[in-house]
Amino acid sequence: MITTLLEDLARTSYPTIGHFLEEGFVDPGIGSLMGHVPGGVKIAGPAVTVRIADRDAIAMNRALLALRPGDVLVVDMLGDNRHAPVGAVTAAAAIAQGAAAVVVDGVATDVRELREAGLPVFARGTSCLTTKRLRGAGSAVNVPVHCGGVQVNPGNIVLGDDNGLIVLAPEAAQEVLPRALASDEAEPAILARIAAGEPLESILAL
Ligand SMILES: O=C([O-])CC(=O)C(=O)O
Ligand SMILES: [Mg+2]
Repeated sequence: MITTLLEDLARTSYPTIGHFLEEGFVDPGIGSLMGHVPGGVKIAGPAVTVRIADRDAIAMNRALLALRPGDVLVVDMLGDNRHAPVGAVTAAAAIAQGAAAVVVDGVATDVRELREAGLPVFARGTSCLTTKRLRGAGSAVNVPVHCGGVQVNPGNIVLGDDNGLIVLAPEAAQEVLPRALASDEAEPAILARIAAGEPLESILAL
């Protein structure tokens, strides 16, 4: 059921979802770090969440152990945009668990290795300063977190591409899906009419 929903969502153009909803859109300061990828970056998966307090790298390790194939790891750094919790080693472990992507409300590191590894990582930027092998009292795995102004509950669906990220409850994703697919289906005809030189007055809503 969830697999079919994810596959169907991945067939939509994610910006089309933005025609229909106002909630769930992650701050555009968080974007793909993958650079130019042929065909672009596109991910869809259920969220595993981690809240990281006080530069705590141990919490990230616990979150990595909670990942199952297809999951998207969503990391809330509680506003810390200096310490990177994700880099070459973290990405390799996430890939070993079969993760679909990592999203950080914060920064990441080892950007060249991340690109080589091919796991889509979304973040606010990069840093050489990383988290440390210590425990933060406020860290927690699979709790509701905040990512780019959006509350993310474990199991919420995370959609991401080169345009940005959307987080939806499965029910909300299911509801918007037919409208997004229908809109995507209608768009080529509109583009063809514009390309054919038809007067815009007859095409655009005024
Ligand atoms: O240790 C960290 O905080 C991040 C890192 O460099 C890695 O995952 O390789
Ligand atoms: Mg590293």
